[in-house]
Amino acid sequence: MGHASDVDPLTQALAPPPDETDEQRAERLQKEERARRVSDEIDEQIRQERAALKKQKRPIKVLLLGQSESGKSTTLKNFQLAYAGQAWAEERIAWRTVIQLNLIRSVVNILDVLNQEMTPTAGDDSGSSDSEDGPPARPATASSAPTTPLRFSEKHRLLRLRLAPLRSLQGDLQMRLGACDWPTPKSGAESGVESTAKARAQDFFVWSNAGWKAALRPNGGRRSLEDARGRRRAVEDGETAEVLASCAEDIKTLWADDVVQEMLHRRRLRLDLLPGFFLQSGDVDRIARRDYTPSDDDVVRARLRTLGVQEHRIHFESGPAAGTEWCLYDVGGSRTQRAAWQPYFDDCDAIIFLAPISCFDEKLAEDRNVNRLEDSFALWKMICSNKLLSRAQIILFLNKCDLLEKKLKSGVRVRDWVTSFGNRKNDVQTVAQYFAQHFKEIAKQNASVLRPFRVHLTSVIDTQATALTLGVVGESILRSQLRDADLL
Ligand SMILES: Nc1nc2c(ncn2[C@@H]2O[C@H](COP(=O)(O)OP(=O)(O)OP(=O)(O)O)[C@@H](O)[C@H]2O)c(=O)[nH]1
Ligand SMILES: [Mg+2]
Repeated sequence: MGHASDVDPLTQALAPPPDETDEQRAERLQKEERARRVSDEIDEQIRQERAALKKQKRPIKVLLLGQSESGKSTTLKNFQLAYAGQAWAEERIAWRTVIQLNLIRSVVNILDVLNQEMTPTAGDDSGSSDSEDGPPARPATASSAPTTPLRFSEKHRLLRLRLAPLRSLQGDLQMRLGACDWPTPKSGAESGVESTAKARAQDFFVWSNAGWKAALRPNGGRRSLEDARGRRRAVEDGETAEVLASCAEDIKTLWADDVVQEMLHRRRLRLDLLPGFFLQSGDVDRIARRDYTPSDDDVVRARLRTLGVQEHRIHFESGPAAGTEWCLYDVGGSRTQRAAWQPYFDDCDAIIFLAPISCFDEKLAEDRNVNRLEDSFALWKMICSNKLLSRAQIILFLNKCDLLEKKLKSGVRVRDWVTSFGNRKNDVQTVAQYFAQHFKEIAKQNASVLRPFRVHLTSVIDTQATALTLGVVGESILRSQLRDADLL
């Protein structure tokens, strides 16, 4: 016989009564089983809640996808402007050099064409050249442009001469940004003159890891005005501002000149529809000031091509998502860049897909055999059908509606480029709805999972309207995020 201290009181309490009948035993076992199930369920619930909380703590991951020049980086800028005001304010000055460069590139592009026109070579028919494709072309009526020689004068010769310093300034600024020139486009469908002018007018890029923003902030990165590099930067900024200020009147004269406008018209070069166009009224006076500081609008209109994948963390300061942290990935959209997207699909919560719908009559800069709208459709299909993205919410921005309107008003007819459009009304509403329907069909036929079709008509350079859209989008992403985490 053992001592009392040898008996575990808990075991004693839980032990069945010594005189338990078979019936009582069965009932007891049943009760114990029920209790165990309840306990397991509580454990599982606690585990899930912990996982959900943990999940909620990790940033919400959003990928911005779409072809090059679709407006991904501009959408990101809108997120920063609306929800991360302080970081945006600190970054704004770094865009000054990019904007100055955008302006200078437009002017140099005009000077290039002017040079060719004023010094025609044998067999050069460029005075009335008329390419059949490519980014922003004049309406079809331009093909009947007169072939009378353009009347250049001493004024044009002087303008070329006085604006020549902008060429070397362009090179300097590109070097300072660590920029590379745009690679030669595939296919020779266009004449040399035309394609060179358009490709040059298009853009340049910096590597995403170049740290250019830090480098261009007066006190950015590890540099300060005190160190040698900082001082050199300040001198260079001063020289740039000086050259631009001294060229401002000539730039305005060049752009306002009727012969120059006629020349661009005959070339079917619509610089005003190209990204990074800063020759609108008031632009030159503002940007060429010695103390120029970019406005919010300037920054969203600036063009700097993205290379690689850039991660931007935004701690939402306001709105329905206030207090949450978001990780926005801005990717390069040109064809050679797209392979870099895939590794980010795995744990992505949402995708904002940008399709520029003004581009129905344009070709990809990197492959001039491919229509830009067709390319957007193909990309959209690839995204909708990707199984890795089956957890992700997908939101479609049919972007550049302002440019679509401008283009349609200037006489470009959708049916000339998209035959299935037929005799529908050639206005923004009808065209946007038609394209939206096509995206919807693609999503329906190719979706890897059933998900609602969420579409917004946008012009993301309009920061006020875009802030409203982002509010709606943000709330929807957040809700589905919490729903996934079972917190709603
Ligand atoms: N008018 C107009 N311009 C736009 C719109 N969206 C973007 N842009 C301009 O188009 C240019 C290209 O936009 P980005 O945001 O740089 O394009 P992206 O998709 O990031 O391009 P990549 O970096 O090459 O992949 C910029 O100069 C923008 O200001 C729009 O809705 N309307
Ligand atoms: Mg970009």
